[in-house]
Amino acid sequence: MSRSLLCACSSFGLQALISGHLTDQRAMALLLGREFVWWSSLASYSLATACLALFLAWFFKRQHKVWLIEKLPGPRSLPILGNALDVNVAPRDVFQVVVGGAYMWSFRTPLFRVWAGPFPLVQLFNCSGVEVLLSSPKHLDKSRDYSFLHPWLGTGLLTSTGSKWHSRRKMLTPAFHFKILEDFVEVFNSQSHKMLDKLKGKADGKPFDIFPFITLCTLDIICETAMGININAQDNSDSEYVNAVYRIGALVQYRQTRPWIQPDFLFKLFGYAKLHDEYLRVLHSFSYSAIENRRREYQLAKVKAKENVEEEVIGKKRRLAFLDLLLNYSETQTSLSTEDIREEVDTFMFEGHDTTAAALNWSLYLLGCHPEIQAKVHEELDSLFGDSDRPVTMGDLREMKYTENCIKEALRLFPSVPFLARELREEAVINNYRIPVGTTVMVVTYRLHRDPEQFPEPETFDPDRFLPENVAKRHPYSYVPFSAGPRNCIGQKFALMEEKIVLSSIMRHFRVESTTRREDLRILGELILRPENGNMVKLWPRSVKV
Ligand code: HEM
Repeated sequence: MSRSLLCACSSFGLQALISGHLTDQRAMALLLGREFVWWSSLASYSLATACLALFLAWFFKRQHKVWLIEKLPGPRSLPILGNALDVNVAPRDVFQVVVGGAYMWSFRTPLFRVWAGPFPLVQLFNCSGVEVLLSSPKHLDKSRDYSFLHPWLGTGLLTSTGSKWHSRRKMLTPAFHFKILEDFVEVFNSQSHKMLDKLKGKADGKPFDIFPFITLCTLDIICETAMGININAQDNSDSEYVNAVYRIGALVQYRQTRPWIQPDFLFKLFGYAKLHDEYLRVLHSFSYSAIENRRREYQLAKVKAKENVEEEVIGKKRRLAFLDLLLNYSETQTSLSTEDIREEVDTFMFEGHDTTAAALNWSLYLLGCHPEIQAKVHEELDSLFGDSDRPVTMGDLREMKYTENCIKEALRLFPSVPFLARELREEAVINNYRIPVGTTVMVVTYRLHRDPEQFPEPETFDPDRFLPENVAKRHPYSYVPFSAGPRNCIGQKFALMEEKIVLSSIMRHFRVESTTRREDLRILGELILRPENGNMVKLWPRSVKV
């Protein structure tokens, strides 16, 4: 019944009751109708007032944030679009634009802000500002970019926040203990050996792209160490699983740089979600079956240990994988479900192979550009191994000081993770600027590592920058390829061991020359920093002189 009709009815009800024309019951019904109108109008007004109050509260809060953000130096921006038009370039050029912007502003200011549409984003590239952000236990939440990884990695260690992250980090830290990593040396050696066999067929001085050889090797390594499975990616690069790992990584990166496919419904509408779901099906079913197999082996090993039988599974000594540690936890802590384990295994698969592959490629690239530095690496390796073909030991790793400095210097010039970002849950004061809650703060590692005050002649490849006496002179947050503070890379020791073994294996056998000059290099920087056209090199066996 419309409101005017109800009003008319109820006033007619009152008059009728007074004049006695209607029965009591009918008159009461009309009076109730009037009350209903009164209450419903009151409710509508209250609701409208509450909405207005909420809107005003939101608006003033937002205006306050905008006011704070606008106090930071930065380019002019448009309403709603912000600075979106400034980065409206081909995806392959986004890295150049971001780093170019950081360079331009770094001559005037330690940080600057842009508007990514309606979202404020602060870029940071000086050591003291980076220290404030990364060392604080308050700023641990990842930015929204990481949410595109959720369907694959769930909220594992890399993507989780708050108490979940805390408890996972505490639980997983022992998995990277020196004693456990020591066991992986054998895997690093055997997979490097396999890669050498493949490279021998390429060592004829003709240019080829070494990037895929290295990536498949690091993929084999992470599968074996994380899940205890040898997937033989180096022999079987066409496997469904290997393809899915690559394709989903590429699709996530693609989505990150294209705002129009970021909302789920548009991702679906443009047909990407179907592909994405297919990769997810392959990846998750692989991880779940690895967990089930390993669980069975784990139970078997426990029974054998109880019976005091030598720890033999499938004919060889059982090496522990990260997955075993998680299975062990799941027995003692009911809070760790199979899905939780899957999240962590997938996280290691994602974080643990592309990053190391990129770092190894950049090290090789730079050694291939600098024969004089390469000669020093050869010298160090010859002094340790001579002509022998023996595997690398933990003792050798400690002695490979110059090779390690080359890897560190390569990670300075070409950090595998060129940017990392946090979303502020609390206001922060960085370089005397107040940065409000909700802002994304991005560390531009690529630019930070080129601060001429910390690294004179920053573009020069000089491994001696990592001699202890030189490191001591620098700010501790001037070099953060593995991030820093409580949310740093849990796998950094693992990564450095792996890099030293794979790189030394190559350098013990070959001489390398890079065919792309530094000035001609095109860099792609999305999730991982890589050369756009692969890593083109020429290889020769060391015995052949040219
Ligand atoms: C050269 C190789 C590597 C580089 C340069 C690297 C770099 C990084 C960086 C910069 C972060 C911080 C990311 C952020 O804050 O957004 C990170 C986090 C992480 N890395 Fe690595 N990483 C490497 C290898 C590895 C390996 C081999 C593993 C595992 C076996 C690994 C596992 C992780 C995990 C789980 C996190 C998340 C830690 C947390 O949030 O608590 N990384 N890595």
